[in-house]
Amino acid sequence: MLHITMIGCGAIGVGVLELLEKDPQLCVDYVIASEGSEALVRQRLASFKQPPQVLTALPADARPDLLVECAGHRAIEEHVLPALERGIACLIVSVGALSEVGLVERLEAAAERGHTRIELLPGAIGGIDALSAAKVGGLDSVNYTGRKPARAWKNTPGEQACDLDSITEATVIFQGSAREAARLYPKNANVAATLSLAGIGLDRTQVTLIADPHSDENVHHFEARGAFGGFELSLRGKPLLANPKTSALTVYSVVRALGNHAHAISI
Ligand SMILES: NC(=O)C1=CN([C@@H]2O[C@H](COP(=O)(O)OP(=O)(O)OC[C@H]3O[C@@H](n4cnc5c(N)ncnc54)[C@H](O)[C@@H]3O)[C@@H](O)[C@H]2O)C=CC1
Ligand SMILES: O=C([O-])CC(=O)C(=O)O
Repeated sequence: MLHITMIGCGAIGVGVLELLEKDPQLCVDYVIASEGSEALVRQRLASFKQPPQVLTALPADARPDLLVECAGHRAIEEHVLPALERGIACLIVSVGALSEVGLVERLEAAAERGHTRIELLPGAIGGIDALSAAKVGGLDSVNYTGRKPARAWKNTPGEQACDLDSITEATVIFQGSAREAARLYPKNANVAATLSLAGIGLDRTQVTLIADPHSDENVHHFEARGAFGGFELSLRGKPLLANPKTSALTVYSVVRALGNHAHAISI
């Protein structure tokens, strides 16, 4: 059995825990919540048969097989870097955080010192295997468009780009590099950052973000060209009820990755 610690227990975390209840090879022993939210998280987990222990930091003597981050950018600094130093392998879902200058290098250095590894999860997007394989032969361009329901852009700079409550047609709210997208839209730019890290980097990956009042889906579309040829992928993700910014596929991506660590065959 694989012993897991989960950082964050919001829309993704709860969805993952629900699915993991069915897998006897995976056990989440600890959930690390942010300071002051422990009671709320325990309440969220009240209906679970064997709820994990809710803490605000990993105990000094805990040695989980894996730590999975489902929390947000701050949690990378707070929990992932120290865990790597302690030799704990980490899976990261808030990949957009890695657009902060120097963070990739710090994660690499911490993992090397701890003799362990970091895995960046594909989350809401697919085709990362093909894109990073294509990179080996050389990529010329990667263009990404993220289209979400207007409400998914609430509390983002999208509110300054248009009136999200009254637009009647799909409206471009951002065009630029993936680096700029990740800076301005940290909670919505994980896909752009993931594509960049697998492909041609944050400065050369071109991003368009669209608020669509007629859509109920988070649509991720990208086109890649290079020595391998070309491919494009369109993924129409259903948002999670608990958080419309997040696609349900992200939950399944975490469950798949954890299963791949525990099961005899990984795919
Ligand atoms: N790679 C991808 O494709 C995707 C990545 N994400 C990222 O996943 C993260 C979580 O998403 P959701 O579950 O939808 O968000 P959410 O807001 O529903 O839940 C996040 C939970 O983490 C907790 N949290 C925040 N900072 C923390 C910290 N430092 N330590 C412990 N707990 C902390 C919050 O209190 C909250 O309960 C977000 O950062 C989001 O950007 C989301 C969707 C797709
Ligand atoms: O669709 C999602 O779940 C999240 C998303 O767009 C992103 O963070 O890039």
